[in-house]
Amino acid sequence: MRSAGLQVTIGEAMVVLYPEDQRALAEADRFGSDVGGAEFNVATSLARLGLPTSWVSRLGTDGFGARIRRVAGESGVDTSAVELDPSRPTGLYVKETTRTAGDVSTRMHYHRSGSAASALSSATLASPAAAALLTSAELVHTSGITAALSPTAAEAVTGLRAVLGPDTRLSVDLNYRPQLWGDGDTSALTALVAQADLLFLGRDEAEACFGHGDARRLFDAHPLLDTIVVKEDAHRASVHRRGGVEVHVRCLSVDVVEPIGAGDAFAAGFLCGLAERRDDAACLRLGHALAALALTSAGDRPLSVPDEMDRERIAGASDEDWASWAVSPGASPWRRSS
Ligand SMILES: Nc1ncnc2c1ncn2[C@@H]1O[C@H](COP(=O)(O)OP(=O)(O)O)[C@@H](O)[C@H]1O
Ligand SMILES: O=C(O)C(=O)C[C@H](O)[C@H](O)COP(=O)(O)O
Repeated sequence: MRSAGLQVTIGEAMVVLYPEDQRALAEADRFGSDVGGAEFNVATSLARLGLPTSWVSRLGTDGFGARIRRVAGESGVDTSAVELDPSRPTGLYVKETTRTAGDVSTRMHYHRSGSAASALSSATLASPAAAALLTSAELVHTSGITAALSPTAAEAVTGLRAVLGPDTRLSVDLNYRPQLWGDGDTSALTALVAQADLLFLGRDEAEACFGHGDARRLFDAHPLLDTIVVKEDAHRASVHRRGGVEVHVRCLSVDVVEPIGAGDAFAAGFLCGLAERRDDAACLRLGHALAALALTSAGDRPLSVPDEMDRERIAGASDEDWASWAVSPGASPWRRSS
């Protein structure tokens, strides 16, 4: 396998709290805790998959910020371009999961306004450490969440293309969070998408954000885009290439514990496949496999990631094997003991 180039992600990380036993917040006395944030989740998964990965962001000098830096380091993520801000706190969010017959859904409660990461700006991206990464990266990944953090963060990511190297690809996960777009003006999100080479979106969020999730219309409206990855629903995802080639791969059968983080894990699996120069179907399979590992964890990130041998099995799975694979907590069907 050809060695992968540098992957860089840009965005906020927060500490996450979630009630033990998935109780409603009003009933919860005990909480589990993790670290999350869309682009941080992607960075830690990419690094654990063995790709050289850096994360660009801002953290408070509080204990939460120290914890996030520790988790980044343990995962193998380079934080040399993370700014520390003694005057602002590190963000926090709380997850509230509801189970009804056959369905699991989670509400997010954010405590992040005024956070250190919300002060992310063009100056953050222009610091010598960040500029060196952004000009040499093979791929830079960010999401609509970063564009929604504040006016300065929006300005930074809507000018992103100008600070990347000439061969650096820009990957954007739409991650449309209506909660974060108070006045409903999503022009910064549109400006970010307009710079992307590669766009990840969920069919439902694209319909809410653009009024449709039609790849051909998105290619027409965004001339730089060459690839759109559509998470259709809980059953299927597809890759659309400009020019009309489409590849579809069904999701794995998964015993879902908690859904938050599945999209980020999916993006990491897909990007790992791209970095390893795999074909579109293999990239989608890797995305589904990482998503399955996030879905079977109560935290936002997969508890484990497939090693290179497992990735070969996932990428090369026969349709019959793929259709028969089921993932539940602690059980990864592609891992053989022999
Ligand atoms: N019920 C499910 N069963 C199996 N895989 C799922 C399920 N729900 C989500 N996934 C996986 O997670 C990926 C992301 O799902 P999605 O709900 O779109 O996430 P997000 O809203 O976090 O972006 C899907 O493309 C798929 O790989
Ligand atoms: O919402 C935010 O701002 C966050 O960054 C918190 C979460 O870590 C991501 O939202 C997870 O995203 P999904 O993988 O799409 O479920």
